[in-house]
Amino acid sequence: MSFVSRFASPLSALSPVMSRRVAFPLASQHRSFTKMSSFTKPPVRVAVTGAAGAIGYALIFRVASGQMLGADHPVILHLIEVPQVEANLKGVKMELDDCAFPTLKGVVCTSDLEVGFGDCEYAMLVGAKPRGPGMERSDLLKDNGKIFTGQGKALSAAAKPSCKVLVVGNPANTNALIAAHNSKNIPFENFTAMTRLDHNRALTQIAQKAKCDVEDIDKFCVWGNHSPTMYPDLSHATIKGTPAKQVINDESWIKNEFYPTVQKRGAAVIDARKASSAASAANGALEHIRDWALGTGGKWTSMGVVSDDTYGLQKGLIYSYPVTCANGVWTKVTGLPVDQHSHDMMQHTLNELVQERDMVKDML
Ligand SMILES: NC(=O)C1=CN([C@@H]2O[C@H](COP(=O)(O)OP(=O)(O)OC[C@H]3O[C@@H](n4cnc5c(N)ncnc54)[C@H](O)[C@@H]3O)[C@@H](O)[C@H]2O)C=CC1
Ligand SMILES: O=C([O-])CC(=O)C(=O)O
Repeated sequence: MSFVSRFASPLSALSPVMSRRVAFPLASQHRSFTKMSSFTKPPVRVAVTGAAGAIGYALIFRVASGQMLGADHPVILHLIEVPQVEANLKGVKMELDDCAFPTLKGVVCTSDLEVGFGDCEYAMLVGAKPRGPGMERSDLLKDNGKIFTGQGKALSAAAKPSCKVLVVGNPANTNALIAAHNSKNIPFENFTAMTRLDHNRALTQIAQKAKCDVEDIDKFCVWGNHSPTMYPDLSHATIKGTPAKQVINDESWIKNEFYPTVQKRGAAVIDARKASSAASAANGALEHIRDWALGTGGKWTSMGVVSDDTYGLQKGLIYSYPVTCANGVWTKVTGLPVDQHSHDMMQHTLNELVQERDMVKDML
């Protein structure tokens, strides 16, 4: 079952997949066509899985309002849920309608993956089981991993070949690896995992310790897995141009407070909130895609992207690196000096990703 409304595009603009599978309520198009006139850019299709879940609900209104791709860029949202929850999307769509966002040119609600990913230029793969207290994210691999084989295949069949994919569902890095392997028509480089939430968490910890603003911090990054083995690396970071370690001047804080606070922040939120991070995760997802699409202006951010053998790492995993983005392309920051401590931290998180990959070999 699928329902579609406020379509801005003429039917002829849709791929055969979309036009084959989706029924179009023509009467609902009138308002969208009227609104189209104020935009020069054509609407872009953005798919969000798990759209009725906690992160999905915190994310889609912001995407619809233009906070992700810009107030000048209209979007058509493709909301994807499991069949049992698909009916709830009707209520979500009603609320989206009730916001009257000028940038929102259509909403597709579906549990059919090929309809959901049809002609999409961005896919935000949020839908998956969250962990509960006492679990590690990798405990979710068995249940969640299989979601991403089907979603990889459906993306390959139905999305634009240039589709940019962000995996949020945990364990995000290895789920992104599974999706990338199952999606032959979309380049591996287009599959990314979210470590932006970890990056943002770290920025606030640093700013609070150094009594500076988050925007005073440059060249901070998170390496590796979105898990407690991640390496929040201060060794290249600066605060208003001065090395961050010099400003902080407290090695014990870095190792004994900063690292564990960032590495275990997800669990701390679960303990406090009795549910995993949702609004901050949605914010991280939005900023990940926003920066990938619109650029970082030379600033570093952290993204889980396909690994290579630089920095003594192994090829072919989804590993978080420092990146800059421009013209819709992410680029790893290369040539950084890596001291023994950083090397050990980077290898430790790499080893965990190798183990996770080995656990899902049959899905790759
Ligand atoms: N990478 C990161 O930094 C973070 C990742 N997460 C992860 O994000 C995921 C979602 O978290 P929440 O939204 O809080 O969970 P939630 O349980 O509130 O919502 C998940 C939604 O996904 C839907 N869903 C499940 N399987 C699906 C499928 N195959 N296709 C489409 N929809 C599907 C469910 O019906 C549900 O509505 C979890 O795996 C969580 O661990 C959460 C926070 C941060
Ligand atoms: O910890 C969790 O399970 C949710 C998550 O990934 C995070 O908040 O970083």
